[in-house]
Amino acid sequence: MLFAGVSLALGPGEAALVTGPNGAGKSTLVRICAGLLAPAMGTVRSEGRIALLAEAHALDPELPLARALDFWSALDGGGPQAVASALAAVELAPVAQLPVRLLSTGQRRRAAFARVIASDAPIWLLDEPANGLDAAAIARLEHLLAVHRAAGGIVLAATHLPIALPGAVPVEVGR
Ligand SMILES: Nc1ncnc2c1ncn2[C@@H]1O[C@H](COP(=O)(O)OP(=O)(O)OP(=O)(O)O)[C@@H](O)[C@H]1O
Repeated sequence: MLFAGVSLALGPGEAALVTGPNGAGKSTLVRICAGLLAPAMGTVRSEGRIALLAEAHALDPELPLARALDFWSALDGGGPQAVASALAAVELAPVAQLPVRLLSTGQRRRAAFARVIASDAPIWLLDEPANGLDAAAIARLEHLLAVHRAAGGIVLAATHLPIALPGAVPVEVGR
């Protein structure tokens, strides 16, 4: 048993912050919310499209960043314009033509986040969104989360690093 008794509901503009020690089940909870894992007990219901930021960035390492993002954007119906503005939002426009494999750790994390932004999905499920980010990038992430919520989006973030998510429902697993 990883955790029990987790119960929450998030509406437009709301957020949840999942915390807990290594191995407590934060990623597991995110994966359950995304529908990738079935809970042993209980149910998850959602209305609206979901964008998942998982540990893997899910971008083709050999493709230039913009084209790797285009792959997902084409599926989501966003197109190149959505990719361009997502890259600008995470300040990766200067490396848009660089193969994904050459990106730094923090740039790769921001690239994965750009995929979430470009998806235009109202529900963001974020597993360790601040991993590998420097202080300026964390501040930008916090700003982008606030903008998403202000537009009626929902955020559920699992993190062991402190990130500002004002008014978020605290969800502590594994204690
Ligand atoms: N298929 C599996 N079978 C058994 N145990 C598993 C399986 N998958 C994951 N676990 C265990 O479940 C626990 C929860 O893992 P999870 O990745 O959700 O933790 P976490 O809180 O995200 O940890 P971290 O902070 O290290 O990222 C871990 O102890 C892990 O070893």
